[in-house]
Amino acid sequence: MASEQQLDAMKGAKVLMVGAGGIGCELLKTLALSVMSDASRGGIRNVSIEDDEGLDLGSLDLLDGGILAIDMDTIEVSNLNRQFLFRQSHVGQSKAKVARDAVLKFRPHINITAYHANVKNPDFNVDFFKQFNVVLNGLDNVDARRHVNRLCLAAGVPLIESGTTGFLGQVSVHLKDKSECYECYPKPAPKTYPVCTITSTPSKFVHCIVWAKDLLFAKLFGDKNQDNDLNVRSSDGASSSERADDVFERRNGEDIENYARRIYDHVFGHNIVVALSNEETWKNRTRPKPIYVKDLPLENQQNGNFDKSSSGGDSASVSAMATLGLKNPQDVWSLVDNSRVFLEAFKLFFLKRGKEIGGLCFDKDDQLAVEFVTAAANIRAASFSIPVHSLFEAKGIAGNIVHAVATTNAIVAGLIVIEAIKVLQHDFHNLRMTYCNEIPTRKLLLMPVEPFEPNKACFVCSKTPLTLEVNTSRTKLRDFIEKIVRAKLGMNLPMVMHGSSLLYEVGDDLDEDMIRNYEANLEKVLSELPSPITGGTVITVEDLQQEFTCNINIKQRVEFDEEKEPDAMVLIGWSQAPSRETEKNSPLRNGESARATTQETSLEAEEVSLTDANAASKKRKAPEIPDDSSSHGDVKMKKAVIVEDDGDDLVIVERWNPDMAKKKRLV
Ligand SMILES: Nc1ncnc2c1ncn2[C@@H]1O[C@H](COP(=O)(O)OP(=O)(O)OP(=O)(O)O)[C@@H](O)[C@H]1O
Ligand SMILES: [Zn+2]
Repeated sequence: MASEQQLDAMKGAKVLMVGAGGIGCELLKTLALSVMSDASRGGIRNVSIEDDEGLDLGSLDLLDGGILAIDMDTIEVSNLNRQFLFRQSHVGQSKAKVARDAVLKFRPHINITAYHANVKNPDFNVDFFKQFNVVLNGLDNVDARRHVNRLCLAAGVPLIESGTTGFLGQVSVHLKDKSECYECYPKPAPKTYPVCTITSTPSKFVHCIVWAKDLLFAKLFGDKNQDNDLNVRSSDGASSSERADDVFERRNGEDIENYARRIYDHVFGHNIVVALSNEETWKNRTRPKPIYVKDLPLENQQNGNFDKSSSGGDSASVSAMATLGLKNPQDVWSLVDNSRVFLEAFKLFFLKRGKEIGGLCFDKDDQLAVEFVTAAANIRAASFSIPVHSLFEAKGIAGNIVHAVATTNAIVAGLIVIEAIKVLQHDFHNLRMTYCNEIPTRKLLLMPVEPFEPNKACFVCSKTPLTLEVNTSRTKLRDFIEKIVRAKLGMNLPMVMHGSSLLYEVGDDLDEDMIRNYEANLEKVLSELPSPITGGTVITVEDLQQEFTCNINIKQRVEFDEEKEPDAMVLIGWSQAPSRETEKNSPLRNGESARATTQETSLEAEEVSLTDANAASKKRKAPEIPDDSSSHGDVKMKKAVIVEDDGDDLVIVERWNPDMAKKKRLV
């Protein structure tokens, strides 16, 4: 319960809560139970908007204070284990609305308004944000977080940001001009594995997963035109011009069973033999063993029976495990079982899901894909003497899942409320960013840190211009807008200006001529636009909804490294975050289930996630940790915490760094 003083601060407070998922449910409950219950008796407002369309913001009434919750999602079965405001009967209903109704059952006098909507809806503009005293984020993606950050900056409303990953969590406070904004610190390049580790010298299970998912699965079932580093030459290729073609292609009239076995032998047998021929590689490594179908006692095992797998139109229910009678996803299969699953899943893709082949991307919710990738990764792991894993574990690693821990969400929600009270009391000196550790550090599981000052080089809150290296006579305006303005700068409704000349904008109020002109501009290279963009030009991009403007200095550059700079544009001064494409499969959510994983699994999951999503990191000083000479001899060190924000959530790694001891105080 809050003190009298705190209750006073909350009285009449208007709180915006974005996200009613794992953190949001806990947050709404904690807000209601701790402070809003007595302080904010505004009566129940029956305001709840069912969908994105036609938001009726006019009906919003928070005059007496209260909470407005926005969430764009509906409740799924997988949410029920930790989003405790929801029940089975709520599946399919709006999260925001059900969360509101559930809380009103035990605190009927609180004023809660629920919107089932995307916070990026243009109706939630700066004026909308201005009505709140504080904004609390319980989101699961960087795109929405950046958007809310900009609206809070434009509206001058304090933002409390949060994230959890398994046992790890973080709560930070962002006050315009007083502390860093959510986008103040640059994020590191995505962690990727050298191709040769994946294709030739795997040493960890995660390498085998990346190989199975990003190379083998993509090669067999994905877009054939995509580059792929798998060895496509077979031993018999040299002798036949026909076979010198891609060995992964099904041959004319080839029986599916033979095809599956041929691919098995190629990737687990032939390719390993080829790799072994390079003696240098194996001087200091364990030599892998080639594995061929003929060496396995597969014939004695029960063969797949397609009739057993559901064969109706529902491709989601096709399962090699079901066909083979393997029930427990937590079992670690033998090499023989992995091989059977591999061959069975391979065949099922062609026999039951043939139409999808050529267009498939690995999806952690696609059972057959997970089975195939698990089996392939395990067979490869067996070949390289790497411990094999269960389907459950492999799925976590392949899908970059760190299973949510309900307790972490609850702790984080409590911390959000603590900081929110300080914000509402204008107790800015005592604001803290807090990390939840998995393992106590100096007996601390919760590590508070003074917030950083705003980064003067931040292109968002300090309006520092960015620089774009680009070949202005090759790059079209369309590419610039898609790859830079939308994907990297996270603008929703962009406008591009050069001096007084408007080159592009979006909006409902454009006339046909304008639309036609802008469409034509999109297809022009930058240097041939009506107001040419060339080296030395400064352009302004603006998002009208976010009220966010950014100047970009253009620097002409002709050569780009195709592999490292695939966009043929380099944005300097921008803090990296996941692109829209990667975010869809984005890792490390607030959780898939309440089941906790081992640290090893979560770290592996983190690693693999970083191949897909760009990562972010910030160096932090440790806060109130006294110099402890006794436990560290004479060496006085403060502990630095490296936080990696991989897009969806936050992973904390601790390292010792004596340079980070300097204190910075929030003004
Ligand atoms: N742009 C957005 N506008 C409104 N709500 C959003 C937006 N982006 C994300 N959210 C909401 O934020 C919440 C985040 O909660 P959480 O991380 O627990 O995810 P979840 O989807 O409930 O669970 P999981 O993804 O782990 O199965 C979700 O309910 C999601 O709908
Ligand atoms: Zn900033």
